Amino acid sequence: MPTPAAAPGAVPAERAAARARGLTKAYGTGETTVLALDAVDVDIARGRFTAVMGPSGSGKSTLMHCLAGLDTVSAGRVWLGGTEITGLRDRELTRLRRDRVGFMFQSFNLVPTLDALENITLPLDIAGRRPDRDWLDRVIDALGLRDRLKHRPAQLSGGQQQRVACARALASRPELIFADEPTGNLDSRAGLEVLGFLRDAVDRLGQTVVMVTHDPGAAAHSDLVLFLADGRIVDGMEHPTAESVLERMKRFDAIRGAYEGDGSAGAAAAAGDTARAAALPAERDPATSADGTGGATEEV
Ligand SMILES: Nc1ncnc2c1ncn2[C@@H]1O[C@H](COP(=O)(O)OP(=O)(O)OP(=O)(O)O)[C@@H](O)[C@H]1O
Repeated sequence: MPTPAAAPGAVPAERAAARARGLTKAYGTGETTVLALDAVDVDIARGRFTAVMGPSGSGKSTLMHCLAGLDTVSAGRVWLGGTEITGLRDRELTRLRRDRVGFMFQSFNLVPTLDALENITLPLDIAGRRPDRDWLDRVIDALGLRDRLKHRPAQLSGGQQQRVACARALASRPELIFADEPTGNLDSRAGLEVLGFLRDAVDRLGQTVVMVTHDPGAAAHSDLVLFLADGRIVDGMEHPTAESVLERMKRFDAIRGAYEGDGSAGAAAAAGDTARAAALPAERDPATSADGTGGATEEV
């Protein structure tokens, strides 16, 4: 049983699809050190849709990368299911990721020379695994891709490409799907569709999804929103709505404004970011993020 002081969303270890204790990540050394994650304790409950939100630079992508074993940690421990991944060798980590984790990124990362079906089964092919045909059929039908399987990415709309990326993430029936701004490159309708599919993946297919987003409307599709600020999980919200998430995000903006002086360019930009995110649920311009990274993680 979680104690009152437990982290938001805390669950017993056996119900956690991923878990971290004291997770700390520092980039750089000496004066240029950035503490991206500051002793984070987090539990990702199995069979739930968890959203991770927070101001630009708060550590959302870093948290996702460390939980997924895409990045090393500076201190602390991380588990995927019952397996501790901190301390695993590269090869073991690669195999574990390949077998047990699905990924969706803002840029769809499809291979242009392969058709949709080949893209969907690519991770399985690389792993030398045979797809479970029944499962694959369910995923393809759930995502409405049946009549697009022979199309190459260039012959698909952005929304269809993201649906292919979603099917690829689901194809191996992973224990956990990590989605980093999966609607970031889509118009609002296509974005809503993808969020609906992620929701269905949890409700109908029993999957576990963790999604990093800037968009309160997107976070409203989740079961639990974890709020990050300055590398720490500072709050959690069950049964979120776009309005309640937006209100919570505004409080970050207010705090930031107080630190930087009311009416400062930083405060105005931060408030503008959130307001814009709420107004345009699925359209996020990477150029508007304060550090200019736009949460883009294509390089991983
Ligand atoms: N490879 C890196 N080298 C140095 N600093 C980094 C690196 N990656 C991230 N950081 C820094 O770590 C902090 C957290 O970054 P992170 O990308 O996790 O934040 P985020 O909340 O995902 O931001 P955004 O919403 O803008 O995508 C930021 O200060 C960022 O500049």
